[in-house]
Amino acid sequence: MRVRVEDLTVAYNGEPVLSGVNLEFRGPGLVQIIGPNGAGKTTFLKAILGLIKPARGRVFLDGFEATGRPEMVGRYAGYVPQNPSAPKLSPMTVREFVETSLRLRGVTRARERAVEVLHTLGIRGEVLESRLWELSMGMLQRVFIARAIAPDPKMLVMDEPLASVDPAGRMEIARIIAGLARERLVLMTSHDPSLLLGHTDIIVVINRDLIASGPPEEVYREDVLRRVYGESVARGLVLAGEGGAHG
Ligand SMILES: Nc1ncnc2c1ncn2[C@@H]1O[C@H](COP(=O)(O)OP(=O)(O)OP(=O)(O)O)[C@@H](O)[C@H]1O
Repeated sequence: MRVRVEDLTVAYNGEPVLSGVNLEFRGPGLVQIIGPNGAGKTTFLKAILGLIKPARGRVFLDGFEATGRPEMVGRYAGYVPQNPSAPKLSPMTVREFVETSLRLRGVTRARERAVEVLHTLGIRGEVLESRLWELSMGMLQRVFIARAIAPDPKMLVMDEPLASVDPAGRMEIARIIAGLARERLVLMTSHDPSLLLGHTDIIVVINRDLIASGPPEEVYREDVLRRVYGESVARGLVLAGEGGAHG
């Protein structure tokens, strides 16, 4: 799987949020996109997913133009949005949630496939028939990952999958992400890349512009991170990374 972004420029109400970003990723592997609040990380993911039409520039998936074409991107990518939440009154069970999304895609044996993919993420037994609103944030995040990978996409795009999850849940989700990235291209945003640093192929640092991109050993360094986070935060991130890189 290959993603190529050329001169990507996105503006909201005429105000540029991303300017002239050029990048290329190849999967399988894990790409972590980092940058401070408001840097444009979510915007970048949404532009790749065709959910935002850029003011300028193009997105190619395996050589095919996908700019602003979510229906085409849907064939390549599964998406886990930031802070997935269960609609408060949704009567759907975990199994139905994944199954329904497969049925909408015309997948046959949707029920069996839903149960199978939920099993691979450690969700089985009674939890399959729990209502979405009964789940912890960590479990809900896993269910959304299951829904995203159920059609077996070549690419998985996740917006801050480790946020809002307690430390034990975060370790579990990090382990799942590392496994998924062995088989497909995984793009994720993060405020704390340390937990998955040892499994990360490419770190992208953005702050409205592309600041740096490359393997962690080239990019996840104090001199690079200082340019967007300031000195003390950059040092803290690198130290945390040294702790997490072997995890
Ligand atoms: N639909 C929108 N309309 C107008 N402005 C928007 C819209 N979506 C995002 N923005 C603005 O664009 C900028 C980048 O937002 P974005 O959500 O991409 O950043 P981010 O790096 O993901 O931030 P965070 O780390 O806080 O999630 C922010 O200033 C945000 O307020």
